[in-house]
This record gives sequence, C-alpha cells and structure tokens, in this order.
Amino acid sequence: MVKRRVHVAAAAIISNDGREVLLARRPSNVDHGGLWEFPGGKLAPYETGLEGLKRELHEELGVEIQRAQPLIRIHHEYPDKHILLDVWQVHEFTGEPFGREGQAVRWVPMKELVNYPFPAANLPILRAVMLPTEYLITGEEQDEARFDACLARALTEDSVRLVQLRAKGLDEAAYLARAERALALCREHGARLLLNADPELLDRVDADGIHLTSERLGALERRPITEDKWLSASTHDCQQLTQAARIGCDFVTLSPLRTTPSHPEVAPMGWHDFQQMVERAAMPVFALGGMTRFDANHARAVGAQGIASIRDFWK
Ligand SMILES: Nc1nc2c([nH]c(=O)n2[C@@H]2O[C@H](COP(=O)(O)OP(=O)(O)OP(=O)(O)O)[C@@H](O)[C@H]2O)c(=O)[nH]1
Ligand SMILES: [Mg+2]
Repeated sequence: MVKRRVHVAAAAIISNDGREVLLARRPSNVDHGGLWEFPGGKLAPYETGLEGLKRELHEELGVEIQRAQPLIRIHHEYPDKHILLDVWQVHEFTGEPFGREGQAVRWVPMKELVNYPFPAANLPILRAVMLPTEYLITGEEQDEARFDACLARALTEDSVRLVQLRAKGLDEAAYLARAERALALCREHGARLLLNADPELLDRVDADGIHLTSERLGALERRPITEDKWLSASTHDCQQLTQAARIGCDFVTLSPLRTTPSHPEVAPMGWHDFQQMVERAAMPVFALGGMTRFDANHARAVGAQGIASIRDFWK
C-alpha cells in the first residue's frame, strides 16, 4: 500500500503572559479521537502553511490570526499515512476562541501539558512550546564573582530563560560549587539550568537537566536521565542528530553555522545545509556558531527553535 502524504498546519496559541497554551480535543468519531491537539488541519492543495492555518483557525475556533511565526516542522509516520505537521506559534489574534465544531477547547498551563494525551507525532511540539528561543552557554571564566555578575546580567537584562553551564577548565568540586550558585540565580529568574557534565552530577545538583557533548552523546546507548529532566546534546551532522533522537534527547544544538573565533578550524555549514538537517531532526534545534539574537528570527524561519550563543550573552 502506498501511504498518503498529508500536510497539516497547526497552531501553538500561547497566552500573553506565556503561561498557557490553547488545546482542542478531537471529536471521538475521527482519527485520534478523544486525544488533545493543537488546533489546525489539512492544507488544501493551493494553500501555503500559513494560509491553511488561517483558514483552519477561523473554521475551528472563530479566531483571525494577526501574527504568527514558524515553531517546528515534524515528519511522522502513522500506520496509514506520512504526516507533515507544520506548527506555527501564534503571537496575535482577534476573536474569542471557542469550539465551532463542538469540540472542547481549553487554555492549559504549560506545566500541565505533559498530563494531556496527544497523538504520537506531538511530543516534539510539546518540547518546542516549552522552550524559549534563546539558549545561553556560559563563558569560560576564572573568577567566580565575575561569573556570577555575567550570569546575573544575562538573566536580568537579556531575559535569558535557558542556560547551559559549560566550564571545561574546572575540576569537579569547583564545577559543583559554581553549579549550585548558578542554579540559585536561575531559580530566582525563572530560568532553567542544564549541566554540561557527566549525567551523574544531576544526583548531586538538582539542576533542570543535562547537556551532552557530542562525545558523551556518541558513547550512550540510552537516555541517561529521567523524563522529568531536560536532555540536550551538541550535534554537528546528520549522524549525531540521529543518535540524539535514538537516545531520546529533548532538543539539540547544531553547529557551526558560521565560523567562530573559538573553532576557526571547523568549516561552517551555512543556512542551507543547516535547514536541510533541521527538517529531518524531529526535535527542536538551536542554531549555534556565530549566532546573535538578531539571527533568531531567521533561525525560526528555517525551522529552528532559535539560537544558542556564548558571546552574545556573556558580557
Ligand atoms: N490539527 C492537528 N492535527 C494533528 C495533530 N497531531 C497529529 O498527529 N495530527 C494529525 O493530523 C491530521 C490533521 O487532520 P484534521 O483532522 O485536523 O484535519 P482537518 O481539520 O482538515 O479535518 P477534516 O479532514 O476532517 O476536514 C490528523 O490525522 C491528526 O490526527 C495536532 O496537534 N493538531
Ligand atoms: Mg482539524
């Protein structure tokens, strides 16, 4: 049997305070009936993703989209069809959403999303909805007071909400001490902290997750930490992206997009190759390598979650 290919546009409509997302429940008599979903539906043959999304949200919820941005694209294989889920983050809309087709519609707090039953293709969407567009990687810093000042500045002035503690120069004791202080600072600002370290360190510091170097990623057979923590990894090619998916990473960085002073010897992949790899990644991808916040919109436009950077945030 030749499987149908179905292109679906769906919306992550996030409340103004960023705390809730709008879900709809699929009627019990259709495909994946009774499960929750991001509102949307199949594109007509003549429609672009955004055109289809506008039509579907009008039909299903009675709202008009004013401003939307790509969030993530997922290719998923169901037993009877290939599906491309083209998910948009809706920033502005008019009208009061309600279930025009009789379906239940509900604003759901981000923290409760994990308790809702979704179709199998949706896991990467949940991750993308919960992640910010910027991922700060801490700079190599000798002085602890300066480290604290740089991190505090990025959390307050740049409103960074996702931090990777990278400190290759520190021994374990010094790393743990820095991690405790970084965690306290991150908690104060509602930011998440991932340790770029041996996954076992999570038993000693109650951080939000682990970031794997590509070397650690390559050595793992399975996910090294529980599902309630975040797992990210550094990747540089398709093979590493596949490995990240295999062990159940929640998201990755993909680099180097541009040449950087820190890795002058590595050839940059550029936007075109980056986009091709992101399209197949099936999880949120942060562009890394010479990126600044001014690249975030472009990164989104080619399918990435956003940008990761040391230099743009570490001042
Ligand atoms: N809208 C939406 N569809 C999803 C999600 N996840 C997911 O696997 N799908 C699948 O994508 C397809 C979307 O089709 P749909 O039933 O919404 O299409 P539609 O609104 O055009 O309905 P219609 O074909 O009955 O007119 C379904 O097979 C559905 O199960 C999701 O989060 N939102
Ligand atoms: Mg629909």
